[in-house]
Amino acid sequence: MVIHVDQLSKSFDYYKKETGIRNSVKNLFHREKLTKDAVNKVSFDINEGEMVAFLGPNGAGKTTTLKMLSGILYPTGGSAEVLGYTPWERKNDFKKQFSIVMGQKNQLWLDLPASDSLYLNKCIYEIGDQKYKETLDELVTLMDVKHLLHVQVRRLSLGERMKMELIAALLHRPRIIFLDEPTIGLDLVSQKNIREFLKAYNHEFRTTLLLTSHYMKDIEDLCKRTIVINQGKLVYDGEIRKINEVMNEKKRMKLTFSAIVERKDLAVMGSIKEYSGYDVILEVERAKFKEYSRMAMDHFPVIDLNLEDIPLEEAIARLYEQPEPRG
Ligand SMILES: Nc1ncnc2c1ncn2[C@@H]1O[C@H](COP(=O)(O)OP(=O)(O)OP(=O)(O)O)[C@@H](O)[C@H]1O
Repeated sequence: MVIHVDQLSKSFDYYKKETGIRNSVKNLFHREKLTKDAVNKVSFDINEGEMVAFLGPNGAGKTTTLKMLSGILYPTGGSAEVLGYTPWERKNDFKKQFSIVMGQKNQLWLDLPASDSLYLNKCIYEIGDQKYKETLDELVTLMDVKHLLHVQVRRLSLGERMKMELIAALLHRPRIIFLDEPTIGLDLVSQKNIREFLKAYNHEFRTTLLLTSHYMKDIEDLCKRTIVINQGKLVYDGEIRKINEVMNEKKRMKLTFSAIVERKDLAVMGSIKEYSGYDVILEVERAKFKEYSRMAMDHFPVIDLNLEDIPLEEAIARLYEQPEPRG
């Protein structure tokens, strides 16, 4: 096991600020202190080589958790062990074994070519000359950015810049990479490139990856397992493809008819998600599916019938509404 998290919590204190001059003056003398439980007693374990998606709606506590696991923030409760270290003790040996990449933040200097920032990382991480040359060469070839090493970072496209950011994060061969929205703002082709790279990299080096993303494709493509948090609490930890089984009350029935069927005649079977007269998508109780398929075949001019899971995105959105853990 490379990551062990036990009842990890982080609260932020902040002061209520009211608008208007009167209230601003009042705030000078009396400020109401409020507490936000950003992460609330979260526990999970991650094994070496796993690629785990860390999901949750905006403000769920994902970034705060990643920041604690990489030692940027101190927790207010609980404990965590990453590669056998307590992250917030920030031991040098620990810092040399992980990386954090935030899609919204640059670690490269915008006014310098990437090669300069990469060389700086070489010095910080005390990478030997030969090792640096080999690793850099391998990474720029894998990412196909060798020709861009000497271009000022500011002049690179967002996708090219993210590739360089990843190279900077991987130069010291970390055993764990925390990726916070690595594909944010990238076009579909660049997103795919980054995903393919991460997949190949994980396969080759068994690097553990903990990834947050709002793009479902990233999650489905890269990770078997997902941890979902909502309002700071863990609500699901398990296989992505099992989310539907866990939320298994409903399935989708897609019907195509040879003649128009009235809405009201279909509504008895379940809720209508899409309707055009000839085509309909119904959400039906999983337990009743067989009965309703027979009923549809007997009573309507059915020319095609398909059963589908609820789309992953929707299943996850429903998980976000769950107050209690599932899975
Ligand atoms: N320094 C801080 N002071 C006060 N509140 C904070 C601070 N940092 C984060 N929070 C609050 O903690 C909660 C969790 O924030 P966090 O950034 O971890 O969410 P997230 O899951 O990463 O969200 P997103 O998907 O929007 O990036 C939010 O309500 C946020 O406003």
